[in-house]
Amino acid sequence: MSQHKITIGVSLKMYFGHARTLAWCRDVARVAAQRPGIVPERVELFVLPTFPALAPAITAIDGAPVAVGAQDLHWADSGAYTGEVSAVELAELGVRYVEVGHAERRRLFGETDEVIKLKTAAALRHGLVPVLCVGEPDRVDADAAIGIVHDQLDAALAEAPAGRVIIAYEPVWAIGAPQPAPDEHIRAVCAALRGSGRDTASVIYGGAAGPGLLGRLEGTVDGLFLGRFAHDPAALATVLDEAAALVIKEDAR
Ligand SMILES: O=C[C@H](O)COP(=O)(O)O
Repeated sequence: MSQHKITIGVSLKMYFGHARTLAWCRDVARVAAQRPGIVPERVELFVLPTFPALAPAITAIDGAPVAVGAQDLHWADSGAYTGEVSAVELAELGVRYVEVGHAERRRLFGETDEVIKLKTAAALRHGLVPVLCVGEPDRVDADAAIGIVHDQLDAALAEAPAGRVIIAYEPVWAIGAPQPAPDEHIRAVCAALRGSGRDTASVIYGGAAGPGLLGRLEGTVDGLFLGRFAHDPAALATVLDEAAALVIKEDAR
C-alpha cells in the first residue's frame, strides 16, 4: 500500500514586496531543511510567490525540500496575451505547481468556470500540478457546500488531461477570516471531495488555516493551504512539525 502524503502549500498572494519575499523563502528553506521529516514523498511543501519572484525564489530555496509554484497562468501556450504568463514558460523556469481558480481571481478578476477549465488543462498539459481552488461563496451547510464544490470541480476537470491535481477546498467566507471554518464542516466537505472520483487528487483545506488545525482534522484532509498564518516562518515550522507527526502516527498504525 502506498504511504499517505501530507501536502502543505502557502500562497503569498500580493502581501510582500520582492526583498521580503526572498528573505521569507530563505527562512522557509532553512526551516524545511532542518526537518528530516520534510521530504516530498511524505510531507510535501510548496510555496507560491508572485510571478517576478519565481526564478529568484527557486534560487533562494537552493536545494531545500520546498517546491515553487505560481499563483496563476494563462490557458494558451503562446500568443498575443499582454501581461499573461504561460504554463510553457512556468515549466521552463522550474515551476512545478500552479494555482487555478482562487476565489479572489473568480471574484475580482471575473474568472469563470470555463476559464478555470482551460487553465487546469493547460497546467496538466505541461506537467504542472494544478492547485485547483473550489469553495462555496456564502456560509451554507455542508450538504449545500458539497453540491457547489462538486459543480465547480466537474466544470474545472471537464477536459483535463491525466495527471495529478491538488484540490484546495477554500470556503470563501473563511478566506481572510480570523478563524477557519468549523472542523466538522471541513471534514464533511473534504470527505466528499476525496470521494469525487479523481484518484490522482489530494484534497487540502485553506481559509484561515494555521498551527493546530491539521491535528484536529487528522485523517480527513491531505493537508493545508495556508495564507496569512504562514507569514511567520515559525508558524509554518509548527505546521510542518504537525504534518511530520501525523505521518509518523499513520505509519505506526
Ligand atoms: O491562498 C490561501 C487562502 O486563500 C487562505 O488565505 P488566509 O489563510 O489568509 O485566509
